[in-house]
Amino acid sequence: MTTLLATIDVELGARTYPILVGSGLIGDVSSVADLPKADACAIVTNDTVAPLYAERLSRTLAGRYAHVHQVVLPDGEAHKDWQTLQRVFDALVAEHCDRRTTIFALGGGVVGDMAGFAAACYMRGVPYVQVPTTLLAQVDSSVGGKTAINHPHGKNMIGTFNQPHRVIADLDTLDSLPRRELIAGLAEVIKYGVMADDAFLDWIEANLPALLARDKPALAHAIDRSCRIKAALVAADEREDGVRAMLNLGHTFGHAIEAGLGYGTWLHGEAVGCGMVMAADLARRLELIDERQAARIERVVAAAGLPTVAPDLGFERWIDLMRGDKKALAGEMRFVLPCGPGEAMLRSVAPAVVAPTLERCSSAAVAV
Ligand SMILES: NC(=O)c1ccc[n+]([C@@H]2O[C@H](COP(=O)([O-])OP(=O)(O)OC[C@H]3O[C@@H](n4cnc5c(N)ncnc54)[C@H](O)[C@@H]3O)[C@@H](O)[C@H]2O)c1
Ligand SMILES: O=C(O)C(=O)C[C@@H](O)[C@H](O)[C@H](O)COP(=O)(O)O
Ligand SMILES: [Zn+2]
Repeated sequence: MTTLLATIDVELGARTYPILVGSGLIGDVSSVADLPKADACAIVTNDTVAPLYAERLSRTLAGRYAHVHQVVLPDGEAHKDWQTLQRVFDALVAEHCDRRTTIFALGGGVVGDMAGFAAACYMRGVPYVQVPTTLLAQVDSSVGGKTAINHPHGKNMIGTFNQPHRVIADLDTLDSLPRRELIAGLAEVIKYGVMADDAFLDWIEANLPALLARDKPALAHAIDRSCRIKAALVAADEREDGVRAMLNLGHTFGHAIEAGLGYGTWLHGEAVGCGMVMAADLARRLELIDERQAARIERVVAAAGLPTVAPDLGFERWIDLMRGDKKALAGEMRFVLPCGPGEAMLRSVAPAVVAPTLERCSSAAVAV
């Protein structure tokens, strides 16, 4: 049975698109009925998600497209690279996909970021639809049009802004998600509370047991509120010239952890969770927030089951990686820091100022 719980528009003028949130959506042809007309589509997915959901989506798409192709990539953050992207192009060319072929990104954020990037490049651009199957992808990565692959020295270094035609977030797919991945998704949910909505952070803290137990109404509310916050920021600042940067709370530290340990060692959400604790510590030292607020952020991150102490990358390596972050300007590191309940700001910080936070929040004893 299909239940459409919410439709949230990302308002971008002629490129406005809906985020559909509900149950049974990938098995229902009405989810895709009014997409641009085309003869063919291609599901881009990975070898974990394909056996779970590709056939169901394929059958649905067969009601709309004469040809439904599948491109199955190797799973993992370590494969968010040129070589794997090339496999998408090779498959599209081999299947004679034309300029109208619509790509369906079926999977988590890794598949979504790569398929969206491929859609921007193939024949200089084909339409694509995000079909996110992780909590993290449903609350964050499928929305807003950031697409990319990683560079060994920096996350998401090579990519485009390319908005999807639609996001189809089917809650049922979360039933099969490993618990570690569910927890990683909660990091980005907590992020929205910290940087944009203090009442939502209260709600998250109170509802963590329900979210961890995959209670559907709780998950639906978390996805709905997260997507509404993100959609508003993207509509206001699509290409991150201003307020959109607040979505990067915890990410300067987090991306350094991911690249520093090697992609896939820590999950993106784990690194962001720990990165938010580090951002809170730095903000407290800079007197942007008080002790109580910093402790509250750490408490919620810990209660979700996310790490709060980072591995010790070594001071020089931390600084080198964080200077390479996309927000850095003229070699100056910039961090998104909490600066009040439900508020955040972008701040340049010198290496000597961040040193005590690295000292307090990282440890050689952290298992990787
Ligand atoms: N574009 C953006 O705005 C944006 C935002 C946040 C994160 N990201 C990117 O997203 C990526 C992280 O995304 P993620 O956390 O979804 O990781 P992921 O894509 O690696 O998926 C996590 C794991 O869960 C598996 N999986 C996916 N759906 C499943 C399901 N329903 N059942 C069982 N297993 C399933 C995947 O195969 C994978 O092993 C990172 O690369 C990050 O940089 C992008
Ligand atoms: O959509 C955004 O804007 C975000 O910053 C969302 C982040 O959660 C996400 O991890 C994004 O991919 C990070 O962007 P980047 O520009 O720092 O690579
Ligand atoms: Zn993120």
